[in-house]
Amino acid sequence: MGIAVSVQHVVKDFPGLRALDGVSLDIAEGEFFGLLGPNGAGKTTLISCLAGLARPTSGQLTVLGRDVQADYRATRRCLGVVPQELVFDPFFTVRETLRFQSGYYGIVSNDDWIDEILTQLDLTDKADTNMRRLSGGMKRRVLVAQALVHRPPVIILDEPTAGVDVELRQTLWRFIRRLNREGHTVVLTTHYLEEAQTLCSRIAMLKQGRIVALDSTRNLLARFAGRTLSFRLEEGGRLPEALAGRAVLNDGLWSMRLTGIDELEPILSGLRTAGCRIEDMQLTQTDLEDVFIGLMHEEAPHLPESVP
Ligand SMILES: Nc1ncnc2c1ncn2[C@@H]1O[C@H](COP(=O)(O)OP(=O)(O)OP(=O)(O)O)[C@@H](O)[C@H]1O
Repeated sequence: MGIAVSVQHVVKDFPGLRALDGVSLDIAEGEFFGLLGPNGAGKTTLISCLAGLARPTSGQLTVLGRDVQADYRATRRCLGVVPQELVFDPFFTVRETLRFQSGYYGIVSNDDWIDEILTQLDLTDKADTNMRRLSGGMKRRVLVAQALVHRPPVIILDEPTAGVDVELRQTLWRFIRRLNREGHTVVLTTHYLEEAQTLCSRIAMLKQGRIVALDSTRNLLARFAGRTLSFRLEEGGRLPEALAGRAVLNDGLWSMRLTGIDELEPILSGLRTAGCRIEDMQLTQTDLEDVFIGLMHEEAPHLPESVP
């Protein structure tokens, strides 16, 4: 497998702010890769540098072996970028928009593929509708369609499901998964961690412009493996001293991280002995959200460069 995307020591400065602080990562061809991080972490800046829309202050980015700066046109052809913002020419229909986009890549007769994309994204009955008459969710579908007209080997989606309904999310993921099975590399940023957990085989977590984790989804989950015990005590119940130190109270709900199930019984018996009665209780498995929260509260460790 070759390298689809390579980012080496990339720094991006804006006046008074370092948005990317030495980011290095490689994404293999055919991977479904997740780029996660809180608001302002630098995800969109990294995507803009990859798409050649922003020039890094230093460092190198390549797509399928080609330098993004030196070989701008060739790398743009390899990429299909679905941006976060909805920007369209309102005067054209959906089909016209997709035909123009094909023309931009020098593709003359693309109607079969355009029809296929429209079908896959449930847009067929909107093909002749003017862009300005579409709902926000429909416009987002067109944005995805636009990014795919030239069958790019590398697809980059910057929060494609922000604020869209469940139906579109499912339609979109069905299609993107199919393209990934067919060999397209997919890079996804999302705030929906369960989405990243289900779709991505490997994940980079960014914080303040630096990578704080870069590993397979499975390893990230294993690193924070364990369960969380949450419970609510009956009114007036006070947590015994021995347990209070390791529990967090949020809106009347106590939470404790357990490293193994054998920790459960001593906790319950501690509560019984202290005369606490449990009103409600839940035991949940670690998910990506726990990993994310855990990492965002940790100091950024120095990471070795990782190879996919
Ligand atoms: N053109 C710009 N000029 C100045 N600062 C910028 C510019 N673009 C982004 N920034 C800043 O760079 C930092 C990273 O922003 P970026 O949009 O890359 O974050 P993000 O991880 O994509 O966030 P979000 O999840 O909110 O989309 C932020 O502090 C942002 O304010």
